Amino acid sequence: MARLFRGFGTPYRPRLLLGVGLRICEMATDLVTPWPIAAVVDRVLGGSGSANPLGAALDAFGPERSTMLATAAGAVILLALVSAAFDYAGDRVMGAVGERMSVAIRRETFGHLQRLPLIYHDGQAVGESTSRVITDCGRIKDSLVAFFSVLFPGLLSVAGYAAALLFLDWRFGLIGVGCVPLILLVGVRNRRRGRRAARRRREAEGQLTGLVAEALQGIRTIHVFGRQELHDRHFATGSDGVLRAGLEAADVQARRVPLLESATAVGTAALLWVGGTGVLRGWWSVGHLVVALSYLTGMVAPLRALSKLAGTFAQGQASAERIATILDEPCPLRTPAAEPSAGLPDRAAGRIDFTGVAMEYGERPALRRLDLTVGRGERVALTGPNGAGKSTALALIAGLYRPTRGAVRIDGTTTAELPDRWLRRQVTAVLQDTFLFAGTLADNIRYARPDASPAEVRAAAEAALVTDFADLLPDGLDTRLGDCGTGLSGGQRQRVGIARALLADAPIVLLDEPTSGLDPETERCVVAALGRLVAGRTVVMTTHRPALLGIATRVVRMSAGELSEAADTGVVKAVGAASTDRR
Ligand SMILES: Nc1ncnc2c1ncn2[C@@H]1O[C@H](COP(=O)(O)OP(=O)(O)OP(=O)(O)O)[C@@H](O)[C@H]1O
Repeated sequence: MARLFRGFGTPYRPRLLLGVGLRICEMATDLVTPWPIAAVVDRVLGGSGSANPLGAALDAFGPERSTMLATAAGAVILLALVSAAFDYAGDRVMGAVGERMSVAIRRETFGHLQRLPLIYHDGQAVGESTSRVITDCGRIKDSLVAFFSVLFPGLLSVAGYAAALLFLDWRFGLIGVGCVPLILLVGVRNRRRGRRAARRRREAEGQLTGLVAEALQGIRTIHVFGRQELHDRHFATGSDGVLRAGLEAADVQARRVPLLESATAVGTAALLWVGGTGVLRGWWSVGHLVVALSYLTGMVAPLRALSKLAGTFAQGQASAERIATILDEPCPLRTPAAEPSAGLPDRAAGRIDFTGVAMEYGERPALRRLDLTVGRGERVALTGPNGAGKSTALALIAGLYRPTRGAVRIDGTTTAELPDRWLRRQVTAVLQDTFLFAGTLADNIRYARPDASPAEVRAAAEAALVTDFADLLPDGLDTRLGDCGTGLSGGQRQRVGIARALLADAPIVLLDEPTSGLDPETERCVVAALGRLVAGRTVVMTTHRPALLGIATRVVRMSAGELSEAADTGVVKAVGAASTDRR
């Protein structure tokens, strides 16, 4: 938490100083507030003229008791208004710093998260990551706002009132200062337990969000199989975890308040006893005792408020730990070396070499040893059984994963050495399921190149045969799609994906089963669109569909993570040591 404060708080230092200044002004006003009451008690009701810092001011309108009473009442109102104004301004400044810092933390977390390598995301549930960005950052925000609006002013008040009590009389001061460790002890005693409960609660909540996200992503499957009750049960188990942790946190919180009340009562009783004795012995006036009691109340009030916020801080701490696990993940895209592309041509020639490539997802081998060369302008189809490693080979060309052994080279340079931005401009892909975002059809095509003109978007849409169906819609390419691009058929989505890839205009095109699941008529249409995409580019595709194999110039069969000796679909193989064939 302290690390997040330091890192994200630096830009707000001037505002924080302003906030501190406003809080000190408020504190000073609050310290003066009990003195008009003391004047009424001593001078108006008691008739004595004990020392009072506001004495001269209260006498200004006349020495009569009724006038002094009215002046004191007016002074109380005035001081309350001034204190409220400083309180408002201080809250605005400090609260705003908390809000701004939490927005910066959330933006940084989201930005970092979406740049983390795919291997990280493979091991994370989408709902769990969502929960960190939304809920954990929200909890950190609550803590930051509470820190700046309650904790900091509270501590300032404690220090201010304790100093004022000491100044008033050392005996009052000792009683006041003696209360602080007593009250803090109550907070510290339960701190560790509170933190542990908060940590468990956040983990349980994160898992619950993961369950909801997974169920909603698979809602069609749930409906098809009618398995709502199964997911109800999973959810109930997850909810029980949240409940258990929540009950523990509530118990920790509930214990704090009575202990705190007792500590406060001890302090007040001591002050009353010592103060009353002092008044009876003539050490000080009743007005002074009133002021001292008012200072003591002012001193313990923020401590009580703070102890009630202990739960908020414990949750903020637990959330900060969860956010730190994201921010601490090394992100290759953010290393300076990832950016410059000096010395590289604007457009790659398009030759691809796999040399002794092995790839493991964690412990699981996906590629054992792949040696393959794809020449510039070649169109190679990878075929083979499920799990042979075809999609993994494509992902390595795109630089989405790093090989565990060996190297993938583009025009002779390994993908590990190529700057990510440069690589993105050289490689584009059409996947089995084209993911579309909420927005218009045109927005989704332009996703490949945000600076493309409307004419370029239209040209790509025409070449990919998107206009065949889009022009029949009332808004054409400006037709809005729902969340995740709902509203299009499978074939239509693939054609939008092809238009996107056309607009990207990369020299290397990857096709990962782009026609699987399409009916023959739709497939013909998508293959026709793909024919325009692949022209003049280096293409590596995975497919079993004869229609798509028809646009390949070479077919390579893979099995168990390496090239296989067997020929596929009658197409022959060879190319050096690799078992491949030219058509
Ligand atoms: N993200 C991943 N995390 C863990 N293992 C993975 C991941 N992706 C693939 N694998 C594993 O790697 C192996 C190769 O998978 P890959 O998807 O490359 O095969 P494929 O030949 O494309 O299969 P298919 O024809 O079924 O698409 C499989 O055993 C698979 O379980």
